[in-house]
Amino acid sequence: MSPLLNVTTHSFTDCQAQAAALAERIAGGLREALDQRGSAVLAVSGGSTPKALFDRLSREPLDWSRVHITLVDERWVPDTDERSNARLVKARLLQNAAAAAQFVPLYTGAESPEAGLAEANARIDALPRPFDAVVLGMGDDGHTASFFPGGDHLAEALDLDGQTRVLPMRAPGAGEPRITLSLPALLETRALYLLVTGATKRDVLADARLGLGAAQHYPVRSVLSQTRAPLSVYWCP
Ligand SMILES: O=C(O)[C@H](O)[C@@H](O)[C@H](O)[C@H](O)COP(=O)(O)O
Repeated sequence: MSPLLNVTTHSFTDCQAQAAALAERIAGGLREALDQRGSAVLAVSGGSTPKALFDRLSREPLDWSRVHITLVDERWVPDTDERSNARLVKARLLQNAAAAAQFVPLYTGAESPEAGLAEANARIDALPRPFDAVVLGMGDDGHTASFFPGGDHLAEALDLDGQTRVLPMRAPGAGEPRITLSLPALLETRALYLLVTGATKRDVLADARLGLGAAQHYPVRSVLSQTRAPLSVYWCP
């Protein structure tokens, strides 16, 4: 399949409908994994966009005790910090039925992502693969996961032949030091979703697809142009 033809877009008139549809689809994939393989792995992004999705997904009836939930990336802060993605997942996804899920955080308590890297890699390497669902977000600068423009490990993270599945990332637009799953690690999944909202991100995504001007350097292009995992884009106003 050629790049970009690997992308299906689902547009919704409101974001609650988007969250409900994606929650139902992810839950269906997790149930199938549990039926066929006895366990499932879901990797999610942080930020603000996934909150409505998490609220819906947390109520889906399935055997969450056999589901591993981990993060696509993390700000290198403890889960008591309001910037923590683990904090967001615990507050909004590990609730209701999904409270029984097995959460695998990326933050290890080490002084830096570089110091915690071996432990974080060990945690991710211990998970069944391929994952069953990966949920990405996107920033207005065209970053996804912690693939930020100008990131110190960006080239390594986007290397489809790279062997390291978790990498540190420091970048001008990233805020705190970050830790992120690499592109090949994120693409090793049965289902790949990109969740975006609003007109600005709609336009950023359109530019990224065209790859003209600055948009040719948007890191999200690496997800749009790959052919390893079919990508479903979910958009609402
Ligand atoms: O740690 C993070 O921030 C995320 O993993 C990141 O990749 C996020 O998906 C985008 O920055 C969009 O964030 P919003 O949903 O807040 O716009």
